[in-house]
Amino acid sequence: MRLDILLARAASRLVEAGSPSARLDAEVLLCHVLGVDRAWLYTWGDREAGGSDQARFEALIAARAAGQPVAYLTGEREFWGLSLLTGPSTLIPRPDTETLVAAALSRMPARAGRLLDLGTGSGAVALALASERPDWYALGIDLNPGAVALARRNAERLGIANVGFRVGDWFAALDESDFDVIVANPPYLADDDPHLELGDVRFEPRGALVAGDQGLADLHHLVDASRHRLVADGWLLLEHGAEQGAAVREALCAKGYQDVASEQDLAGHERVSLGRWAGSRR
Ligand SMILES: C[S@@+](CC[C@H](N)C(=O)[O-])C[C@H]1O[C@@H](n2cnc3c(N)ncnc32)[C@H](O)[C@@H]1O
Repeated sequence: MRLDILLARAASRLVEAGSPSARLDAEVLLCHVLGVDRAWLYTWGDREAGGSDQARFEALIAARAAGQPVAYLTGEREFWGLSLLTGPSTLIPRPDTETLVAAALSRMPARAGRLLDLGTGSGAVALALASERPDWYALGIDLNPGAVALARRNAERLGIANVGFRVGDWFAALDESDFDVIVANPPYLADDDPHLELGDVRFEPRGALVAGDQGLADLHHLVDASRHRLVADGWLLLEHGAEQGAAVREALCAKGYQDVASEQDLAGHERVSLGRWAGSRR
């Protein structure tokens, strides 16, 4: 069958299945099967698909129609211009999290330093920052050994050497050293959050998404414990839900952080809150 016809049929099947981005999903999956980019597909749509390519593509469309995330089907997702391996042990990196990367970059001093990425998942944030600042060292920590294995593969595949990954429960796996910047995109959904039943989120690990105390438990813990791991004038930056900015700012102020503020994502939601640890009153 011609590629453009195959694509149109697949897109309409995904529309029927309720996919919000049916045409794009079909294009991404066909590109994945053929090993080409979307520009190639637009140029050569009148070519015939090989029998085995067509069968593979149709199997992926069936999985997508059943709700499987495109990033798990292709095994890849782009984040901060980096192509990252993804898998069911990790959260799929989100564009919103680029707000955290941009906010951290603008606060990393010009001199070399050390960065800690807590709950690193696929390594997205640590790798983005390490790629931008080769003079810094970034350490990513995650409780999930599958996530840490994937983050290590991502670093190797991208050739990013100024980064390391470790399995651990937040700060428990660390030695005594301090960090100039700590970033985290921790679990922040309440366990009854309706988003857990929608779209890709249904397939992502609950341990990456859900925290107690209406989603604030891990955020509160990181605000408190990071004080013991930051150098004087070091920064803590936390991603959180669109409605959690005020609560995170309040927690940062209550624990004695300075210059507390929030930054918005592209949709205009408060997405990252941050504070500077002046180095006293632990
Ligand atoms: C929202 S995901 C963020 C993943 C990645 N940083 C990103 O932005 O794409 C949260 C991550 O925190 C990890 N996590 C949850 N509890 C943890 C804990 N107690 N210690 C370390 N990591 C934890 C999860 O395994 C998950 O990878």
